[in-house]
Amino acid sequence: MTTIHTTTPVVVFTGAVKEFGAVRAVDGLDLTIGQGERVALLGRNGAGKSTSIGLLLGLDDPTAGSVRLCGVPPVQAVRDGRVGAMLQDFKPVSRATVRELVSFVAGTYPAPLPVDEVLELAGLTELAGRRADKLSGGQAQRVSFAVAMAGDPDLLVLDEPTAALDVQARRAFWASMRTFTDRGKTVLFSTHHLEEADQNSDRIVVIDRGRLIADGSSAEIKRTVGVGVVSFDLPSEPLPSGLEDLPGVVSVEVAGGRVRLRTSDSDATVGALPRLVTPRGLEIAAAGLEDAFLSLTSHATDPSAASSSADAPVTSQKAGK
Ligand SMILES: Nc1ncnc2c1ncn2[C@@H]1O[C@H](COP(=O)(O)OP(=O)(O)OP(=O)(O)O)[C@@H](O)[C@H]1O
Repeated sequence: MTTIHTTTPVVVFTGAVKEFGAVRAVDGLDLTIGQGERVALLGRNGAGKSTSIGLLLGLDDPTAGSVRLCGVPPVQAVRDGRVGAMLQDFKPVSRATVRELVSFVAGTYPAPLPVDEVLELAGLTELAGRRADKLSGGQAQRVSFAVAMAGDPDLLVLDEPTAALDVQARRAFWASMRTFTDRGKTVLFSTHHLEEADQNSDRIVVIDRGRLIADGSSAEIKRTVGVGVVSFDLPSEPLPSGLEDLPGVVSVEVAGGRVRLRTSDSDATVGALPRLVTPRGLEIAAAGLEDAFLSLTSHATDPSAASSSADAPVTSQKAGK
């Protein structure tokens, strides 16, 4: 097996590009992840998350740039059993039981975890004798997690791991993941559930159009995009223009009968608001990760669209923010 120096980063993307014909799914990605980090990968649909994960697992080669895993090409790291993956399209095909499947997978790794331990970590002890291809979506997702952990990898890569899980199963999943990663494991997971990213990672990486656009702790990312949200009831008269130009305002959103102004200076925004509108039901709140994410990934749209509908969420944003 390859000897790895402990200071070698677990993941290194260097100017990685992946093109599918005319589509540039990953566009010059630079990203380094060290041992023991728990990293959430965020991005809108089509941002390039799964493609980046595919490059990381050696499922695809980059069109340009390079990807290294534990200091070696991904294919080699996967062969050495250093990485376990839970991908979106996992489907157990054989007639094997859950235990047989996990035992089989564990047997292909040089230093696997004991099968009973894997089954317990994944919450599968009760289902060990059931056929793996006859499980519910949420149960199959747990089998996929067990398969990812079976080889006791240094790095776990999870592509939207909780997509098929209900609220309880999701909580149980993250508790299991923490038990596993508390042993010093590195984990990279993609998700659309921002609160999961907030609670289960110590670093958040946001990609957009195949490029890294933010990288830091949840608190750091919230800080970079403004500190607050000023909201008020959508007035019955047409919304005045110029809300985007009030002091501090980063973006304007109209949804569910409320107008939400993301702002870098709540006091200045509230002070100036009466110039344009008499706000009813005024609230001032700290920006959450969702606000930060929307600010980072909403591309500039026609600001006049902000007043067009109270039902569909509409976001306008100052250019260059
Ligand atoms: N095999 C492929 N052939 C052609 N285009 C592809 C292929 N795989 C991905 N793409 C395109 O690359 C872009 C990035 O896709 P990717 O699946 O990486 O995004 P994602 O961030 O994982 O999205 P989602 O959150 O919807 O899963 C999209 O425009 C997608 O249509």
